Amino acid sequence: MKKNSIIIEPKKLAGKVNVPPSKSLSHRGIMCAGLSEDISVVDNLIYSDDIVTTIEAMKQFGMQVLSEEKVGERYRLTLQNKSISKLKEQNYKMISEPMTVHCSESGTTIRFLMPFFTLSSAPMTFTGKGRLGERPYETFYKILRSQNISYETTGGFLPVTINGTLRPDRFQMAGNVSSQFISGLMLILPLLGETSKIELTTPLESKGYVDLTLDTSRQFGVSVEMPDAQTFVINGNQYYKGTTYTVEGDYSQAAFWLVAGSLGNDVILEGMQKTSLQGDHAILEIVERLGGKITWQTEGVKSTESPLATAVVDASQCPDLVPVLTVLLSMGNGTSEITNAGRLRIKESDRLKAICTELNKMGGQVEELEEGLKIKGVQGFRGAVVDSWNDHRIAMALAIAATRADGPVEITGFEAVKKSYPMFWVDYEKLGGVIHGESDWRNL
Ligand SMILES: O=C(O)C1=C[C@@H](OP(=O)(O)O)[C@@H](O)[C@H](O)C1
Ligand SMILES: C=C(OP(=O)(O)O)C(=O)O
Repeated sequence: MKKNSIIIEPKKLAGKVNVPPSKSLSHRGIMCAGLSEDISVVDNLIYSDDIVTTIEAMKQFGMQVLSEEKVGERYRLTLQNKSISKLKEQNYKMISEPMTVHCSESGTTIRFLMPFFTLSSAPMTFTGKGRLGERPYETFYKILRSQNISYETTGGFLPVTINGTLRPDRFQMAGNVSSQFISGLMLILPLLGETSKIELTTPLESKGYVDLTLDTSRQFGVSVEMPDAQTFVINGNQYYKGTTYTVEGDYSQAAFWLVAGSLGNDVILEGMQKTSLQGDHAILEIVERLGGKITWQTEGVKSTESPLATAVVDASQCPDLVPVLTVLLSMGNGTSEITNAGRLRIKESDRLKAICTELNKMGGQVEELEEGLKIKGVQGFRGAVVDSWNDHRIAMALAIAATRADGPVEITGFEAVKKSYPMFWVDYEKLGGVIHGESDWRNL
């Protein structure tokens, strides 16, 4: 057994799990609070690597953490950014000293915050780890070039140093590369002195994430107009008002446990809202479309085992579901397909290649297509040694598949779950999962 691996024994799970707060909404709540000169409270946070990365970066941007309270396993932060009040008199230059912003492996942090930190009169350097250095930034660089803002990289994509000040503008950007650039601009532009427009040159994918950005900033008193589906009008001179923002449960994480339910595990999910703007809420509809059964009880939501049919699932609006959907569709009674999933290749791993390779080691019958996957149903999985590709969603998807394996599943790179769900293995054990190995999976 390798040092950085765990072994999962074949075993059905049963019990209740308190689903972590939405990572996407946590990022947004912290950022909006950190754009406000008022005091705000952001409640129901967990300290996953990505969220810690955003908190630290926002502190560099001037956000103060006035207090931190631990409520059970969750954190409540009281936040403020007094320097926002000086933005106008400083001619929209927040920062005057060179800085390096460490974005770790978080695409959301780097892509949202690049526009924030471009309100500066000094060079701003962005670094990252793992695959962050290979993920695309061209959508934002194009904007920098159009505003004559210089940027420089030493070879690869990161680190990059940006030198110049972002101005209100008519921004033309692709809607199908990453919605994160659109969201980042949408959050910062209301603080500038004039109206801006974002015009999408291609249809918007991951639209649910832009809706989350609009909804969160609206809760902080900021408005964005949408005259049509391709255009956002963002008035300047707006003001983020202080508020109390409680992060709702994460449908991207809930999806792992809901799929576990459809695979015959008896899991009740606590902490989920029945209606949600999260794009990955689509998991409920997908499970039902396959013939699965979802029930809302007073204790929480539950998905129960039933014979599963096949489906064609368009992933353009819910890319993060794909790894675990591949596990779900593998239990269908025929061939299913995931389409419009090309952007999966530019996440924490090439997720199409990663899930196809690893699930097939467990007896899956997954075929990699250029923009998606073809998945033949199988009766169950085999025990095997598999790898996370340093990708949290691959590690968690394989762990759910392990509940239907006929032998032990060894997962190397299991610690990748820290990025979004550090207590995933603890929850898995609480549900009766049997994990062993030399590594300390309980303290990530
Ligand atoms: O805005 C967000 O919170 C996110 C947007 C999505 O990225 P893309 O828009 O790049 O698909 C998603 O995959 C990511 O996990 C989180
Ligand atoms: C792609 C993800 O996150 P990010 O883009 O923020 O790194 C994810 O959580 O699956």
